Amino acid sequence: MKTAIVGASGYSGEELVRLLSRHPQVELALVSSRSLVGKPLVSVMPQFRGLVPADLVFSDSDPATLAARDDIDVFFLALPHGVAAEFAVPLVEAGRKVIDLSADFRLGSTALYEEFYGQAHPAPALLEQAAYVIPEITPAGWEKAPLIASPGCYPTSIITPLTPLLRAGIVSSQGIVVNSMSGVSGAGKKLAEAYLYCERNESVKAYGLPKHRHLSEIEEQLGAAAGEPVIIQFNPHLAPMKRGIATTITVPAAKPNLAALYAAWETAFAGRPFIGLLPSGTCPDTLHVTGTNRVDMSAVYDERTKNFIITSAEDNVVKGASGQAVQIMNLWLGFKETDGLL
Ligand SMILES: NC(=O)C1=CN([C@@H]2O[C@H](COP(=O)(O)OP(=O)(O)OC[C@H]3O[C@@H](n4cnc5c(N)ncnc54)[C@H](OP(=O)(O)O)[C@@H]3O)[C@@H](O)[C@H]2O)C=CC1
Ligand SMILES: CC(=O)N[C@@H](CCC(=O)OP(=O)(O)O)C(=O)O
Repeated sequence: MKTAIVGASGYSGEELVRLLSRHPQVELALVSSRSLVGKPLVSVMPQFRGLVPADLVFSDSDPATLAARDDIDVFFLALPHGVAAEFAVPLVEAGRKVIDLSADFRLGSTALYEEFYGQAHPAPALLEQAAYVIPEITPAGWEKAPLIASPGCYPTSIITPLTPLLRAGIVSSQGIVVNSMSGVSGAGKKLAEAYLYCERNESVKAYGLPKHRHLSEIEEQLGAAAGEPVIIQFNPHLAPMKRGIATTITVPAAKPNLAALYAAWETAFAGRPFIGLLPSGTCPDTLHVTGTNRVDMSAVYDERTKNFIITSAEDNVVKGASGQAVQIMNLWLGFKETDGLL
């Protein structure tokens, strides 16, 4: 089974190289990048010497040329939103399986995309055929879709713990407040003053208030879980670390019973290899999930405020992006869920 990474020079593309080069079932057959075209992968990313063929060279990113590669079964798109759709359309038309890491196919309507991403949806017909998949949450049936939208980094850390609790009626669907802190790699590999070492080291700040674009995806998914519209307060922060997301969710209890909350998680996540349920009072730590495909979570109940406080941690580039995309591929193609991820 051959795979390709489109946009392999970026942070999530490079992480896909790491995961796919060690994967027991697939071969990494193509990596593309406009800026690195013609260069051997190992000359730019020497950490992969011996793991990928020495003659694997970055190819140009031309959608039509890539779509003509009928020897490749699965294409991972690690491209900016808007651009990803330009590749997805010809690839799906050519019958390739596509896993898109961008936001282009995550939302249920073009209107929502336009509202949050500030541009008309680039491929409305394909949006209708796409499936949004968090493997631990999404009901079976998604496997029939020709294109899978891999979720956003913040949304994974929020939707994963909350969905089973909303479905079980343990937490209220109203009055949810979420604070998240992200490592700087979440912003992608861009040259911008805001992301320079001297600007970010030893400093934390909120940004994107009050309407970060991930709200679209989070509220849509939580609304489906709750069976009614959900509006949350989402406060993202940039933290001085390369990777990791730490999320704290404050949510009014519908059933103020911590044991029932943990029971709902245990039922929903039984047998799932990438969920870490920590005991109440032990808050997840980004350092403990760095490089893993896990999302760790725990909860406490506050008698004073009648809120549950749920905390989660993940690696934004792994469970929040490339690891989750490989997990999706594994399930889609009938491999072991953990292949290449442990
Ligand atoms: N970083 C993260 O934590 C997460 C990222 N995502 C999403 O994944 C996608 C990739 O993110 P990330 O890896 O961080 O981004 P980067 O900015 O690090 O990388 C973007 C990649 O896209 C390529 N690219 C950029 N513009 C174009 C274009 N016009 N045509 C073709 N290729 C292009 C770049 O390569 P080159 O310029 O060499 O062609 C590069 O390989 C984004 O949609 C992002 O939102 C999702 C979850 C988490
Ligand atoms: C730290 C940081 O900047 N994080 C990014 C994460 C969003 C992202 O990757 O966005 P899409 O996947 O929705 O395109 C941000 O806040 O925009």
